[in-house]
Amino acid sequence: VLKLYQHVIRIHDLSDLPGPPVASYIWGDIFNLKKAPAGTLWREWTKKYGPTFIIHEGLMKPMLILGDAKGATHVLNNTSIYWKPEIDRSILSLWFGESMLSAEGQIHAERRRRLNPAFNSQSIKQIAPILFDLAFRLEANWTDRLGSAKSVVVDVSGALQGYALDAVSMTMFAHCISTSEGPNSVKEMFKNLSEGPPSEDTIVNRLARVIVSMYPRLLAILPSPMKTWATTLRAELGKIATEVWDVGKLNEDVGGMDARILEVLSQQKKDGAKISKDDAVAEIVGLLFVGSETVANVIGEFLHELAHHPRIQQTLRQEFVDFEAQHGFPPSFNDLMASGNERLKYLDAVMMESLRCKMPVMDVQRVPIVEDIIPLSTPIPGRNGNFLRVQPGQIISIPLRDGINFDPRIWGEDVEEFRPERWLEPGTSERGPGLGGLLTFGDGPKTCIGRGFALAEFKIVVSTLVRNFYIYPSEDEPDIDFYHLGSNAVKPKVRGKEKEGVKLPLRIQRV
Ligand code: HEM
Repeated sequence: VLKLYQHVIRIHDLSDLPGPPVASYIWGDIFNLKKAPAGTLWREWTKKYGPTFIIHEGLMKPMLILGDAKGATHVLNNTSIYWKPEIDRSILSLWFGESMLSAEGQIHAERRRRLNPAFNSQSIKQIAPILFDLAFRLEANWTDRLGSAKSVVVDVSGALQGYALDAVSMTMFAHCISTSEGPNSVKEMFKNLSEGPPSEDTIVNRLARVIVSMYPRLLAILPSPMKTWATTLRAELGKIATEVWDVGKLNEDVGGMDARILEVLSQQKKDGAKISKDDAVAEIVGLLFVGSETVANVIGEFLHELAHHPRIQQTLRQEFVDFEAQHGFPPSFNDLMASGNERLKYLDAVMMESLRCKMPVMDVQRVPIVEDIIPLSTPIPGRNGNFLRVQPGQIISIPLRDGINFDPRIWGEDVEEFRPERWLEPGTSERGPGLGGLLTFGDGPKTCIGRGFALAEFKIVVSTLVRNFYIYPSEDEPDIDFYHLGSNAVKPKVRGKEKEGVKLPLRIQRV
């Protein structure tokens, strides 16, 4: 009864906000939104209703879409008022165990403080040789695939997913995941979790989702393939962590790999902090998950964009050629990462434009735990004042991919165009909150801890691949759509072959 009462109050409170007519009184708009490729429905709604509007979850539960930059910054920075929704926290702790990803308040701050040293700039510099080795391995693999052929089609998405998983596992806990094989292997469990179960859109599945979103605690009781995969994954990673953690292999030579997470946690344990192996495993699984999906997808989509924009591809390649002609060697880690680097400024520009347009996370969600007033930069039509009052429990979605990063008020009328040159024009960095005016890495105390790591991976992989390969669309499968899948990441599927799952075929040819 209490839930129903809160439900009605929230509908009443926000009922005058603009928004699309609800698609179904039972299922709301969420199921349609999930089915629509990125760049379609969400952007259409923003164009029609402005940055702040209402859509509905199942049983008419209102969801506030907050694409207003000032409002989003307020929500993301006030972590004592705004928490992740209970359903998200339940899923995260069920999948990974109690980690930084599912924690709030003091516990979150404490867990984050523990992990910070593994992601500072010295750590990233220390692990950079491993990232280069992995990029060279990818290059060698593509060269093998080419054999004596002039060009060949490769699934870029699968290759990058493998790269990104190894990048986190080999640098953070000294283990190479891509060599694990078999139906219960770590690699397989990750693939299952990130793509989700085959999407059967049945009434039973929809009903289960609506009920679970109202009563997240049911998740612990109800059977689900995601839960089984996550349990297997935790058990497998537990075995690996035991080897390095309990058996004390941290200081041994681990085949050119590093164990930054295990090192920083075990050091803190020695200094008296209460950290168990299970804590370490939970942090590792969570990091592997959020740290690999995101990077693999943003680089994959960027290569897809290069395939369709030969001019951008050639300009970027020429920058590397000029660099090498001037220095006699390709860019090192320091060259790639130097800020304001005049000699590699187009690389910086394509990276920022990819982070703007190819954002792999659709949205971040929060719920106020007490009543609050959100300040807005753009007033809502028909309402007085530049603010919005929200009740405790109101789901707020901050749309990143198709929201703030695509707002013409911030980015100008050519916002839909992939145009790296906009980053070479003056004033870009003053456009809004976050890195370069983007909310791609979030904002506030929960902003992405792996941002530096992700930027290093992007530059290392892109410089290695673009220097060595021409990239073209695949003539047989030219149309790729990007969908918001089970794990909240945006992933590619071939148009007309969606049932074949995540795939990004591109043609490569040796330079
Ligand atoms: C292009 C790549 C990436 C993007 C776009 C991205 C995006 C984000 C965003 C938007 C958030 C904030 C979520 C929220 O506020 O609810 C976040 C948090 C996080 N990211 Fe990333 N991320 C990327 C790469 C990485 C990498 C490489 C790692 C680690 C190896 C990582 C680890 C994390 C962690 C642990 C959090 C949670 C931080 C916290 O709760 O304090 N991410 N990321």
